Amino acid sequence: MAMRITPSILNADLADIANEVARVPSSDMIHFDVMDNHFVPNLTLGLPVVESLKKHTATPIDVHLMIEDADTWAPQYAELGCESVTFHAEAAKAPIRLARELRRLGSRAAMALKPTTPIEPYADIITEFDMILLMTVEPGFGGQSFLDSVLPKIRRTRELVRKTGQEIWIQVDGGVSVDTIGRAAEAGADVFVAGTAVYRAGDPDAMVNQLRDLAITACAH
Ligand SMILES: O=C(CO)[C@@H](O)[C@H](O)COP(=O)(O)O
Ligand SMILES: [Fe+2]
Repeated sequence: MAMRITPSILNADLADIANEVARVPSSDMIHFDVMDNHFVPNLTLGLPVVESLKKHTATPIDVHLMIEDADTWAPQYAELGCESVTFHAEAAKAPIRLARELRRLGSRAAMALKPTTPIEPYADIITEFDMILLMTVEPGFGGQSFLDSVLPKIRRTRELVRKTGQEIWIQVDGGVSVDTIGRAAEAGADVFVAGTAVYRAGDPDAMVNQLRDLAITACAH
């Protein structure tokens, strides 16, 4: 199974995003956290910044929308050419219609679940998605501790994905580091967001490669 690393720019120098992205050329995608101060108690960046960043990087952009009105806003990120657009199950009014709209616009469609939101109610619709994001912290802030309580849900989601026979990525986001990535990979995750671990490292690009190697090793066991 391929293992993908997507650094979160939330922990980078937000006044210098294009250069911060250029510091991690080994990344498979760049994770862009959009927060609206309603769905989560924090406010970050939005469409105009993504639009500008797109002109500075060829690395695929993995947008994580932590916003209330996902049905209205998510398609606009796909229209900008974002390769992957993730909305929260807790925020979307019509997740199936929204996923189909994102795919129609040429983006990968992804749905995120907070740590205490179960996967089982979505079991019959996971084939509508290219990726399921299982939050391993409460969304809203970088630098929090990885929640081991999410590991059983990662295992259950991997089993559901296996039964579909389709390639649906399982992403984890929050507290992913050299100490925790192995547990997440062993449980079945294959896409790893890392903010603090990458951007607080002395050599962020070396950290991207180290994290990927650790995930590959853990998955092989
Ligand atoms: O979506 C979020 C937080 O809500 C994440 O993408 C964080 O930005 C990841 O940061 P670390 O936990 O890796 O520091
Ligand atoms: Fe995120």
